[in-house]
Amino acid sequence: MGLLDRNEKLFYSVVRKYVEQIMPLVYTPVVGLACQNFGLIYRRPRGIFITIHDKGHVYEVLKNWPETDVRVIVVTDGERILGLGDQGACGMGIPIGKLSLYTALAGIKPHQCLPITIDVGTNNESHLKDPLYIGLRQNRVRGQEYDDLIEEFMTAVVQRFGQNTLIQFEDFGNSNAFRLLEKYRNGYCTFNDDIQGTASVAVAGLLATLRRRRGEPRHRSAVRDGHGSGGHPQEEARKKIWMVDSRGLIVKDRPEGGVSGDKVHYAHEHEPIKALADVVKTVKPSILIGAAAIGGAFTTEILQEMAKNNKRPIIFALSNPTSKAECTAEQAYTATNGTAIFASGSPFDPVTINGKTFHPGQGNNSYIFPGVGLAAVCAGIRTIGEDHFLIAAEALANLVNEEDLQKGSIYPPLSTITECSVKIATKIISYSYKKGNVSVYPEPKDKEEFVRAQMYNTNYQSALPSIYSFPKL
Ligand SMILES: O=C([O-])CC(=O)C(=O)O
Ligand SMILES: [Mg+2]
Repeated sequence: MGLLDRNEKLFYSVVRKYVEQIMPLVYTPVVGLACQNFGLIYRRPRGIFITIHDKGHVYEVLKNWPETDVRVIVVTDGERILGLGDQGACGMGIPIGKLSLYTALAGIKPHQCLPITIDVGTNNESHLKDPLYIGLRQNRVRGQEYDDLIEEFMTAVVQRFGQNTLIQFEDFGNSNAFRLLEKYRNGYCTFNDDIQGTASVAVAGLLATLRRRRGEPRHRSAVRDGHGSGGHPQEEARKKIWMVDSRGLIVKDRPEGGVSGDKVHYAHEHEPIKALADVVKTVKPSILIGAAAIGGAFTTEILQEMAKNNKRPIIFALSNPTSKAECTAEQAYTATNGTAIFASGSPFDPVTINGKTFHPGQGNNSYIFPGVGLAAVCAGIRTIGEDHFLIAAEALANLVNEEDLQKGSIYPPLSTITECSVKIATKIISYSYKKGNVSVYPEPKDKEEFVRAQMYNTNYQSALPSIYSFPKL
């Protein structure tokens, strides 16, 4: 961050050039640690903090931001920072990290990015007691007062920066995240990265996996083919998905606590089962996806059971940071004797068993949101829907080549992630022009060239004296 303060362009140039080495620092897992210690390591302000006491003045607060051409906002209220829970105002590390990736991985210009934290208090006792805590020392405000603040924020953003400003919701608590997405998705250019971005990267991984398991041609899209074609009506598809939450398997008439929200669509006629290991034994799934931030939830017993029931068990340990991963890459490959197709939200090093080296893919929404945002900014997309995330997933899956699959990875290499963003953005833009859901006209002929022309250029190496030449890390 010191380098970013001193020389912005060099910072982004370094991140882009050394994505694999630097991404774990500005992003998961180190960003999680940075949030937990944010008060201690805080040097210079970055982004805007809006507190519950700013109610009635949110527009004025936004007016204080010196840049007028803001195109992407990442906003958090700090309630669910990665899998680390409530970090209050210290959650600011996340919008800062996400927006660094927007610039490094999708070429959104730094001055067009604005990190925002909405501080309504925290229920994290250790932060509240910490003399270095940077946020409001009070418990979280909820209910009408909270909703009013968010509503005022959304309106103020549009008033200040325009209707096309992308507002990305990040790391809100579950109940607010789903509610706010429903409330704003059709009226604003907005999406929830944890719900939609993460789903998209998981779908991309599954599409690539299908190719690997069945040797199908590259362009086949299982999810899309099922859509509306009558092959797999939604009900049939839902029956194949079994979900487990903190109270166990999601079943109809569950005695303990029932089933809330969207989970009802996945409630099966089945007797309740409490433990995940028993669910895996009974249901015998071919794919196991973890996204509940319970580190180590995929035990050796569970992984072995997956291997017993499947030639190629698919294991996604998506929770972040590394300490919250459901299992490590090594555990997944070891317990399944190298048969697992494994991906994780946070990075893991390659693993060698019996002389064979496996390269786990990073199933993280960072493969998706930069490209989606780039499309939104370039074409002035009005609203962002599930269709955009499905297109992003398909585009990403199609970028996985045979070599990646052979190495055990179901995502393209991190070193190509900027190219992935360009391809995803191009696909989304083409689709959006067809739907007329854009505000930039005339329609560009060559969409990819149109995207590339708008991207921030970090390549000033030729103008640099040789002391700036990049060493091999
Ligand atoms: O930040 C990440 O690495 C992915 C993400 O959105 C989360 O875990 O909340
Ligand atoms: Mg997140």
